[in-house]
Amino acid sequence: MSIHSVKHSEDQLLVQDSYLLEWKDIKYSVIHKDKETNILKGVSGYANSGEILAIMGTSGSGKTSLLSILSNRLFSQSHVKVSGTVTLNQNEIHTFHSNHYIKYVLQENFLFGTQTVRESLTFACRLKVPYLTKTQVNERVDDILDHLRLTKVADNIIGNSMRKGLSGGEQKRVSIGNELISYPNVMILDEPTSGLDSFTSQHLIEVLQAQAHLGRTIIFTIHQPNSKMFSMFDRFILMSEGNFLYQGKTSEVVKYFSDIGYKCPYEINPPEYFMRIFHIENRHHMSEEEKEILDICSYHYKKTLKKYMIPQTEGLTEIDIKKGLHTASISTEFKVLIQRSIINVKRQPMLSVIKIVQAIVMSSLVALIFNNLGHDKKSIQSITGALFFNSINYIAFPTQGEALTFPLERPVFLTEYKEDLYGIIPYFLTKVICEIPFQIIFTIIYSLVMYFAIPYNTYNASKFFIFFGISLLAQISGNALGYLVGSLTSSIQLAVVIGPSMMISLLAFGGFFSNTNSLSSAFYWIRYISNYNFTYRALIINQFTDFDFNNENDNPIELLNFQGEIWENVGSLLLVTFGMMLIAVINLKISGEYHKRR
Ligand SMILES: Nc1ncnc2c1ncn2[C@@H]1O[C@H](COP(=O)(O)OP(=O)(O)OP(=O)(O)O)[C@@H](O)[C@H]1O
Repeated sequence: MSIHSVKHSEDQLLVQDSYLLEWKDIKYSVIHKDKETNILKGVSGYANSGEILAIMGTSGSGKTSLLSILSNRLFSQSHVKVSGTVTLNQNEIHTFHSNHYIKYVLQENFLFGTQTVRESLTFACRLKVPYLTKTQVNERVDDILDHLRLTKVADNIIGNSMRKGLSGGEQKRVSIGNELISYPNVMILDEPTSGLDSFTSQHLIEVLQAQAHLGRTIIFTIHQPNSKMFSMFDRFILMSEGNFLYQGKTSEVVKYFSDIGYKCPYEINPPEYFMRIFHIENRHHMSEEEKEILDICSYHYKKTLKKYMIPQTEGLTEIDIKKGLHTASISTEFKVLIQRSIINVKRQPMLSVIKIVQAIVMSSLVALIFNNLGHDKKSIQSITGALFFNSINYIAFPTQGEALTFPLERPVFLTEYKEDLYGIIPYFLTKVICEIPFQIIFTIIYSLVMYFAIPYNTYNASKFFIFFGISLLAQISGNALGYLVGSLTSSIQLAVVIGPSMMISLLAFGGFFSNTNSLSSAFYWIRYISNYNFTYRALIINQFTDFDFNNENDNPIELLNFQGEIWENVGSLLLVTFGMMLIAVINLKISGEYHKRR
């Protein structure tokens, strides 16, 4: 299809330049226990501007692997070997910022479920095309909404497992829109129609065809297109067992296979026919007939088809290999991420209500269990218990909350990080900062309901404010522990195991259950990393200095062996909190970088 046939020639999404994505002799193998399995066996091909190239093949034939290599997302590592060359307009894609030109849309939609379609596109636009003004961003978002036929649902919530939102087809178009927003020249999509019904799939292919007609190169994998969809592909590749069996015009594929002895019956949809004859259940146990079919087709592909695969290399646009990525400034990243977090909180009011109710219930419970305590021995014992109970409340709830929610957010983070949308530090700090208002509200409720009911030390006002400060810091440390657990685990199931195990270990050395001097020396070091320990110590010292004991021998500071000053324990709590956050950031960085190379 010629670019000149585009309806709106003034269209901003129109690609004026000519791009050729070409790959030569791509081999990909996986090494497992010293055994090397060849996934791609030296495939070559190309995709032109203004065309749809559809790749079809049996399951496990290597389609996704090929797309990952074409989009510069799969490299040689210790357990995988990749060789061959991929070029865009004759420049190797490793040698310049190719993701400036080539965008990849994953099979799954990793979208932030509480955003609307418009907000999601605006978020992507502000980070991917940071030089645009606010008006230009809005115009571009409207443009994409229009092109992807999403205008009607522009202000609808995307939705997630907790809240129903867009349909599968609409979500897929939002994922495409998030990539299209930077007006790439090449778009590679892994099974964009997966999970969609035939009508929705066709609608999606029409949307992609419109992009191809604007001059974009569109490459995707697909399983079983219907005949209407099949006729919309300009070029077609058929794969089996890591080899190509056909590459060429879609309009010629039926004749080609007919000529070599595989005539597609009139009443059968060609893609269905190809999948039937090339369907191999088990690569290691092919029947003689299956082997023969593959051998014949491979022979004809290499001898006849392959030699006609000569891409047109004249008139290609020169790639500016010095051109860097348009990355947003750190301040823009912060701004955009904080705005998204605020929207996220606003759209889930029940979560905020639950947190506040939790604070009221837990503080009332403590106030009811331990109230009107005096200064005698029994009361002092109860106060030490109440303070430990406070430490647990302050730390355990945020830990559990973050450890369970972070794995849910993790896939979106990994996908956005892979796209270089933002750095780890703005992402992480945004999470920490956006939790602080809740922690302040929680601490105010908790302290006001409970402090004077017990009552804790009322020697002077500073006691209350020190208690407040320690409580707030303890909650931040609880969150830090939650981030640490969440950064270590990729699933809620794992978080449920790791989180409590870590919490219990730190709690055991919290200083309440046993005098720390009497604990087993092999695990003694745990008290130096226990946020419970430093919180409890600081709270006890604050409570029982300047306390009017009936009997000086009842002083828990002596009994629990809690020497030192408050500030020393608060300082240690700060250090431990910072250390946990640092480990979480390092874990995230490692996971993010690993994910980038997959
Ligand atoms: N990093 C890897 N480690 C182990 N095996 C791998 C790796 N990458 C790919 N494979 C294997 O290579 C084969 C091809 O995988 P790929 O995902 O490319 O196939 P596909 O054609 O996209 O399959 P499907 O249509 O089922 O998604 C599969 O058997 C897969 O298990």
